[in-house]
Amino acid sequence: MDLYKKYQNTEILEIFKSLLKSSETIYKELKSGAGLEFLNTTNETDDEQIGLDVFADECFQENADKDTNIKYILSEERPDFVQYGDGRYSLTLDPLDGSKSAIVGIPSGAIFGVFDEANNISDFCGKNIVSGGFFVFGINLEVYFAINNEAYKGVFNNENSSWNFVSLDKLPKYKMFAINASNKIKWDNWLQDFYDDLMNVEDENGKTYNIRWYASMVSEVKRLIIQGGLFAYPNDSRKGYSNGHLRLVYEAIPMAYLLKSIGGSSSNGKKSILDVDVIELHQKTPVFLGDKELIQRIENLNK
Ligand SMILES: O=P(O)(O)OC[C@H]1O[C@](O)(COP(=O)(O)O)[C@@H](O)[C@@H]1O
Ligand SMILES: [Mg+2]
Repeated sequence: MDLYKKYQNTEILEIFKSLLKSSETIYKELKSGAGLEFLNTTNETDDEQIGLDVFADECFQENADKDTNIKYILSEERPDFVQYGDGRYSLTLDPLDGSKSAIVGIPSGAIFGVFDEANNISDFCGKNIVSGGFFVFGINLEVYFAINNEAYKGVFNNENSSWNFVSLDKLPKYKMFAINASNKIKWDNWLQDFYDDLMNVEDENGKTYNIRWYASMVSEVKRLIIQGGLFAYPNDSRKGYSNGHLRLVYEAIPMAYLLKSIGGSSSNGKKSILDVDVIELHQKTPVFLGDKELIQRIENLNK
């Protein structure tokens, strides 16, 4: 598919091309084995940083500033947002998602969102997102994303340094559940019951749900897109986890937007992630992504 032709002369395409360029540089750096050591620094939400977190953040920001007329760039790794240009679009970034898993060789990646006419923090919400998705730095360099509610996958071809894009299929149905079940006794009761149900109640073929957890949201959501099921990072009773761990603007909203565009759904446990009010830049939220019926069941149970 000729994605460049389809979106030719659009600002969104310019932004997307700058993201592609950055991803190629970051992937190369990761493959060289560089940046996989802890730095003794933390970001705004107190996550320990590795060298590649900082490298990725700088790379995305430099290219977006140089190659586009982007208005604001918001990053999980930075305290504030800075005005770069005066275009109509702004960019949000989780420059390196799954960094701690990258250290042990699990595919990491980057999550991005493009927002239209966003001028205040509250404008970086589900209503204003026009493109969102994620890169995966795995065996190949890949991107899964949606523009104007149409979803695509791109794979980078190393031989000729070019990207090949195809449309994404609708979310398949499969009994797979990605959740860090080591926190189970700290979850709300309704979630513990829901989990037990998925694990123990057999369908007519004797099948129950299967668990996956890579501790890398991009890998988890890639699996979700290919195989179906559910991804969850809920709130729990650990100190600092009353709203889970994932960030609303940098991680949850772009993923929710992409899932919706392939027929899936999202929730914070009560309502769609795309309807949650954005109050703070680094706001956290419980996240449930995937099959529409499962998301509906979650919202019904969590009353
Ligand atoms: O170690 P935990 O608590 O299971 O958390 C893993 C989650 O944290 C994340 O790594 C997000 O944090 P980063 O953006 O700092 O990498 C997700 O990719 C993953 O789903
Ligand atoms: Mg992340």
